Formats: sequence, C-alpha cells, structure tokens
Amino acid sequence: MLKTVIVGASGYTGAELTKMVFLHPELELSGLYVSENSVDANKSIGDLHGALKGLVDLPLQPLKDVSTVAKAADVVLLATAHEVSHNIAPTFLSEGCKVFDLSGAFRVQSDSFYTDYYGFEHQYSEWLEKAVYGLAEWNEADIAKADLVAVPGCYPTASQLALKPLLDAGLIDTQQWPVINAVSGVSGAGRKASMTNSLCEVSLHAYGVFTHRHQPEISTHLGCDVIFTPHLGNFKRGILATITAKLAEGVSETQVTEALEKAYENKTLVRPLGSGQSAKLQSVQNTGFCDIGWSVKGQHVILTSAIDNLLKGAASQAMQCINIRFGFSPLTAIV
Ligand SMILES: NC(=O)C1=CN([C@@H]2O[C@H](COP(=O)(O)OP(=O)(O)OC[C@H]3O[C@@H](n4cnc5c(N)ncnc54)[C@H](OP(=O)(O)O)[C@@H]3O)[C@@H](O)[C@H]2O)C=CC1
Ligand SMILES: CC(=O)N[C@@H](CCC(=O)OP(=O)(O)O)C(=O)O
Repeated sequence: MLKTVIVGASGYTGAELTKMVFLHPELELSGLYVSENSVDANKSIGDLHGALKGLVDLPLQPLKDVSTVAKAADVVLLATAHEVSHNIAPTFLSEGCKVFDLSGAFRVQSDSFYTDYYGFEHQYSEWLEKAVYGLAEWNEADIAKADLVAVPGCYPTASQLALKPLLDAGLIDTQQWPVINAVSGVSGAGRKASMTNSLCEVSLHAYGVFTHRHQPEISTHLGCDVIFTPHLGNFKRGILATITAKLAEGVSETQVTEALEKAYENKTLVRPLGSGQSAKLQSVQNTGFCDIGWSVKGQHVILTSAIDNLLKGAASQAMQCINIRFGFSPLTAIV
C-alpha cells in the first residue's frame, strides 16, 4: 500500500480525492492537510463534507512542517492554490515523494508564463522542466515515469480532448484559430465564499476575455493558437465547451468521426458520442467521463465537450495519472 497524503483536503477537489483514495485498494490514506492557520484545522473531514461521514473521519491537520510530512509519504496530492503548490511541491519531491499537483504551478514550461498569467515568479525551473503534463489519455508514456505530474486545468481538459484528435490527424485549418466558448459551474472557483462565486449572485456571463490563463495552457499543449472565452453559469458543477473550427480543404464528416473514434477506441473515460450528437452536462456530472459530440457543415466543425470540472477536470484525472504511474488498472477508484 502506498502512503498517500492530500494537501488541501477540505476543498472541493480535495474532498473528491479523499473519497477516491479511500476507495483505492492500493493506496492508504495517511494524512489530510489544510493550511497552518486554517479555520478548519483539526475538524473531521466528514463534518465538512457530509458525503464522507462514516467513511473517512480523519482530521484535517494543519500543515506545519512539510519535510516531516514528506518523509512519511509515498504519494502526495496537492489540491492547493497555484502558489501554495509551487512553494511546497519541491520539498515533497526532494524527499522522494511522487507528486500529483492539481494546480497550474507546473503546467507550462516557461518562466514568463507565471509572471504574465499567475502573478508570481517561478522559482523552480528545474522542476518545471521535469514536470509531466497529465492529460491522461494522451501522455501515458511520460506519466508512467514521472516524479511530478501537473494535472491539466478543467477548461484545458475539456478543450484539448475534443480538439487534439483532429489536430493530430491534420484535419484542422489552423490558419483560422479554433474558437472555444466554455461554461463552468461555480465549484470551478473553489470552496471559499466570494461574491463572484456565490450561486445567488452568478448569472451567465463571460469572464477573463482574452486574458484567462487557460488560453496559453491550451495553445501550448495543442501546439495551435486558439481563442478561448470562459463563462460562469449558475449551476454547481460541470463544464460544457462548444468549439468551432475550420476544417482543412476537402476534409469530410467521416474523417472527423474516424479521427475521434480512433483516438478514444480503448479509452473508456472519453466517450465520442457520434456525429450530430451534442454532449451534455447531465451525463457527466459526478463522473470521470468526458463526452464529445460533433457536427460538420461545409468546411466547419462544431464540437461539444462535457466534463465534471472537479473530477475529469481535476481529481479523477489525477487518479488516472496515479493509476498510470504505478501500473494499477486504469479505472481503479474512478468507475
Ligand atoms: N475547482 C475546480 O474545478 C478545479 C480546481 N483546480 C485546481 O485545484 C486546486 C484546488 O482547487 P479547489 O479544490 O477548487 O480549491 P478550494 O479552494 O476548494 O480548496 C483549497 C484547499 O487548499 C487549502 N489550503 C489553502 N492554503 C493552504 C496552504 N498554505 N497549505 C495547505 N493547504 C492550504 C484550503 O484549506 P484552508 O484554506 O482552510 O487552509 C483548502 O483545503 C487549485 O489549484 C485549483 O486551481 C483544477 C481544476 C479544476
Ligand atoms: C469557474 C472558475 O472560476 N474556474 C476557474 C478554473 C478552475 C481550474 O481549472 O483550475 P486551474 O486554476 O487549476 O487551472 C477559473 O476560471 O479560474
């Protein structure tokens, strides 16, 4: 059994991770942590997240000495804000832990990206270079050898899973940048209350127009410029991305269908729905699936991609990466 620690366990993705680690036959939940001065320190996680009550009643321990926690752990899941992950991941790594980071702290291998989009200067270029991007269906070989996995963001997961098969097959005319409009539920903003993510205050609106940090994350990993506009919707969880792209000259609907079906033929967690179908949130909420639908008219394709932001967009994708890294059966603790 691998001793597994979750930092940021009281948050939305932390609670999802806690449940999956509890269910995993090869992982032992050895510690749940929050910040040193957290208002939730020493509370039982089951008292904060009722769904866990009676299953996992471990206390949320204040994270004081990272080195000591690291020495007693094999696997570390960081469900913490970007800068927190950036600050503590290197200590876990230097103690030999395998680290799976849900934040954006190690996703894009460029120092200036962090000053431009995250507001802090990256201090750990060597770890940034070694980090493996955890887009599970596409990066298995590297994930299987990684010490540090940077689990992709939620919008980047939904967007890339739909576009990548078509780009890799050369079916997109990249002179016209694919346009991604995506709507997320408010749990995407985390558990801490604020006016911008209060369910009663949220209407349906775009945000981060031309400035959201997921635009460069998507472009970098796809190797193709995109226009990305996120929207916030007044529902709890899920992301629906609607993507419009221009097809290369002469590409048919059949080629689009074949590329998507071939890419995911042995990948249970990504479900190509078929031509003329639209992905919908209801089918993926509270699951680790990504559903993809598409339609072609003339030289354009419209793809729809739906995921649960907390699961496929974060915690269950992290669990896929753990399963790949340690050679466990791919769906363990997910389905
Ligand atoms: N929500 C989503 O849909 C997605 C989130 N992510 C990323 O995953 C990470 C976690 O997100 P989410 O679960 O939504 O966040 P939450 O805000 O819900 O939870 C954050 C957690 O981190 C803890 N924390 C804060 N500061 C520290 C610290 N210094 N040391 C240890 N623990 C700390 C918080 O507890 P306390 O403050 O009480 O200490 C809490 O447990 C973020 O990086 C986010 O960007 C990625 C994809 C999707
Ligand atoms: C609705 C909402 O606020 N969503 C978050 C994205 C959550 C996510 O994917 O997290 P990373 O920050 O780890 O990339 C946002 O737009 O900032």
